[in-house]
Amino acid sequence: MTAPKKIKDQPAPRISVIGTGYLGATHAAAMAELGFDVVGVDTDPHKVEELKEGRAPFFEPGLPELIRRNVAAGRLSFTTDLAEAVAVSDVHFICVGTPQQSGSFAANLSYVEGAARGIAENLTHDGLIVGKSTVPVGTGARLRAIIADAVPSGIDVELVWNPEFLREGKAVEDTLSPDRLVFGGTSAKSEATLRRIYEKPIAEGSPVLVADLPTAELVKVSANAFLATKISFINAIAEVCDAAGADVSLLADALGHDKRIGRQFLNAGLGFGGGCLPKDIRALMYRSNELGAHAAVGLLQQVDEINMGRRQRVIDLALKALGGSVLNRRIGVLGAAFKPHTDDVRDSPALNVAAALHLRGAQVVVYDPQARSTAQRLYPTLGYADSMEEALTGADLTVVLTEWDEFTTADPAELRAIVSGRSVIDGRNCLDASAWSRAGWSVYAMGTVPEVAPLADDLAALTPVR
Ligand SMILES: NC(=O)C1=CN([C@@H]2O[C@H](COP(=O)(O)OP(=O)(O)OC[C@H]3O[C@@H](n4cnc5c(N)ncnc54)[C@H](O)[C@@H]3O)[C@@H](O)[C@H]2O)C=CC1
Ligand SMILES: O=C(O)[C@H]1O[C@H](OP(=O)(O)OP(=O)(O)OC[C@H]2O[C@@H](n3ccc(=O)[nH]c3=O)[C@H](O)[C@@H]2O)[C@H](O)[C@@H](O)[C@@H]1O
Repeated sequence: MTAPKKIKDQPAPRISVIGTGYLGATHAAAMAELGFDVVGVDTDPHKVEELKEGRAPFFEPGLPELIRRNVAAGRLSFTTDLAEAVAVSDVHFICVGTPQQSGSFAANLSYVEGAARGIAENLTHDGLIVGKSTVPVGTGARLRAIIADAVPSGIDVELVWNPEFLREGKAVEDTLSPDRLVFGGTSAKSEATLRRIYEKPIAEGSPVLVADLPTAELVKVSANAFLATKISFINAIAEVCDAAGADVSLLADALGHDKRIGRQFLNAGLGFGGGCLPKDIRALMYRSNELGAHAAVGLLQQVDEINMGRRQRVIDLALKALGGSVLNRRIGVLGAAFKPHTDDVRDSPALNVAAALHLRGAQVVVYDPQARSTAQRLYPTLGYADSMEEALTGADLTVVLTEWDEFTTADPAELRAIVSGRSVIDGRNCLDASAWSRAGWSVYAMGTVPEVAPLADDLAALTPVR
């Protein structure tokens, strides 16, 4: 009997990455950085052209350098031709989008199904298909059936799931040094292949968890649901802080010192947005309902509702700061991206609030250090500025909605000189409120500056009589 090959002795698999958006472009570049030959495939020819020329089609710190280096080294290429990419690869990562369906909370799985079918149909030799996109539990089993139907006879192919946990803004380091790697539904052979691919991060300490297919799918959406729940929890408490005259930031610091709780994801404010957390909790809600798991449905509904309520809270504060109406008032909005260090405006709370203020008749001028063009594509009717100063000149109200360093370190005394009204809404609790107050600003925050006197009578009514 021959001894099983050690990981090091196995030939390096050639890799294709299907879908080169925020996840796939990063994954392709990172796999090339690990030393593999990688070809990225996308149906969008503009994206492919940019990538071929060594440019990232979106803003992600560290990614352009990684792409340029690996394209120049000849390890990384891009194409729109799926068949060509599949023919020269052994392992095929599915990284296409799974957006929310229009008119439903369910995930749109048509891209994932199309990619799986396309890979299978074009296989010219045995291969491994690895799902990385975020999918509802049960998707892998359906894809296995689609692949079995489409694969040419005599070709051996396996489908496994290896969900991705990267954060935008930190995508490169999260991919090269993941907190954990989850391998779902693997055989001994495919597990060995994945261990070969991730050999370096594993050697550097990233733990591997080998799971069945449904568990691997569910780990991913559960992680996002937990993060979303943590944010909505602190935002619910922020509302209590507002009513009781307490300070949610200090409260979060105190909670965070408890190692069982931790300080991360306890920043109260405008709530979560982006291309993932909102659609993933809704898809999990939908799937849980299909499965009859009603406790999860109820929990996630509350998380979503609390989150969306935060956007309304900022609009209410704007109305309050401007005396009941925003009509014809000039509002300088600082921030459009769903969080700092990205140009992603998918389901951005910041843009959503800016658009709502515009709809109420305000003259809104938005400034974001990176997201101007992505924001302008989505909301062309808003006003846009090229600098913070331009956005705030003559503003009746300043609203900070994304906590870019440029805003948190701005000098409130200098800004005071250019605005018309000295009121600022700190939608992310990211400003030094006392410095801004000292500089003459009225600061409205999200659970840190009491807006109303403590509701002593109402609270007394809720307190059980002993
Ligand atoms: N953006 C992120 O930070 C993370 C995203 N994810 C998950 O990864 C998946 C992709 O997300 P993003 O990269 O953000 O989406 P994206 O929309 O930026 O990228 C998806 C790409 O797939 C391409 N595409 C669609 N169908 C295709 C096909 N048949 N062949 C080739 N290309 C095709 C699209 O043109 C697009 O460029 C989603 O399931 C998401 O939930 C998971 C972890 C992190
Ligand atoms: O599935 C995904 O795509 C990814 O979704 C999130 O990553 P990302 O969307 O890049 O952004 P986060 O850093 O999680 O922030 C999400 C939102 O929550 C908000 N947030 C975050 C933290 C906090 O304390 N408070 C808060 O409101 C942010 O402003 C942002 O709008 C997860 O953190 C990643 O692990 C996951 O891989």
